[in-house]
Amino acid sequence: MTSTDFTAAPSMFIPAPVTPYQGDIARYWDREARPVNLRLGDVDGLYHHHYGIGDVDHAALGDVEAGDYEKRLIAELHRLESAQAELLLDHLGPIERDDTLVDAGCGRGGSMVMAHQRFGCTVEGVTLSAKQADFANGRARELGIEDHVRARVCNMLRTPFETGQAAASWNNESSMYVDLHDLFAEHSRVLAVGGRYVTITGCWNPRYGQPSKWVSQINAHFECNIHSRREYLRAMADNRLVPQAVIDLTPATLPYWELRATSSLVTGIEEAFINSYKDGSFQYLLIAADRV
Ligand SMILES: C[S@@+](CC[C@H](N)C(=O)[O-])C[C@H]1O[C@@H](n2cnc3c(N)ncnc32)[C@H](O)[C@@H]1O
Ligand SMILES: CC(C)=CCC/C(C)=C/COP(=O)(O)OP(=O)(O)O
Ligand SMILES: [Mg+2]
Repeated sequence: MTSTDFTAAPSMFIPAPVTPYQGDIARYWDREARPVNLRLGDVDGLYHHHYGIGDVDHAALGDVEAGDYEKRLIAELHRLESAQAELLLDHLGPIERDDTLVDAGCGRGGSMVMAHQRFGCTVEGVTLSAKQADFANGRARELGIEDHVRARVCNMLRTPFETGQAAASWNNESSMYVDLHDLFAEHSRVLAVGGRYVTITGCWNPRYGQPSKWVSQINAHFECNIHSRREYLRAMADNRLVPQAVIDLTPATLPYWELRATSSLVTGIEEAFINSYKDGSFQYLLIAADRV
């Protein structure tokens, strides 16, 4: 497969971003075309904007001197990123074919496609970026699943979904762009009572004291605002979301970063992730919560 340009396909509707900051974020993702994302997505057509988890398969990687090593390295990084999305889906609970799931901050839609392929259900995604929404909808059309997988240009804090419509919803590395109280209020509204919310996110560790210089560097790199672990738990408690699992994925994501740091696709942010995970100032966390 090759990277596909879906700019010809119009997104469903394009409302103006609500704040100047959201306008910046929309532009950021409209312009994003990093090889570390597109070349990994080209491996099997699942395009992710999140990081990987799990041990590196050194047998699959093979000899560094081999001619096809770079290709194998890209496939391995992509496998680890898809494993991350599989873990998120594992925590959604039992999902039926006639259920609707909401992907808040859906990027190019890789997780949405995986969710539909696993559960056969409808998946509604929102992103601020028209380019991303068009890309995700183009992929859904290519796969013939456009009647079940749809991305819209929309603010995740004010979605068009009906109250109680979703059996489950998630944020996969997209909650660092919004106020958590506003975010969880919207998930809580959209989720059915008994529904499941899952996030995988990077958060700063209150035990470190304040965001470290590495965390500040990650914020500047992505124009985001990483929250603390405490802030997640408080904002959930304030919005009828009761955590059922809190999993520290930091040890599981380090092999991905250490492998990525050796590749030709480095972006310059690898050192900040590795150092902040190692000095304990930053954690990669999965939180699964029930809407009560
Ligand atoms: C790092 S990407 C993650 C994409 C996707 N969840 C994945 O795992 O591939 C962050 C995403 O959050 C979206 N985003 C940030 N702020 C948003 C907002 N207020 N409303 C909707 N989407 C937002 C961006 O447009 C982008 O698609
Ligand atoms: C865990 C944290 C703090 C994530 C910040 C949000 C973010 C930009 C995720 C990865 O996107 P990407 O896949 O586009 O980034 P990259 O180009 O670095 O792979
Ligand atoms: Mg990436």
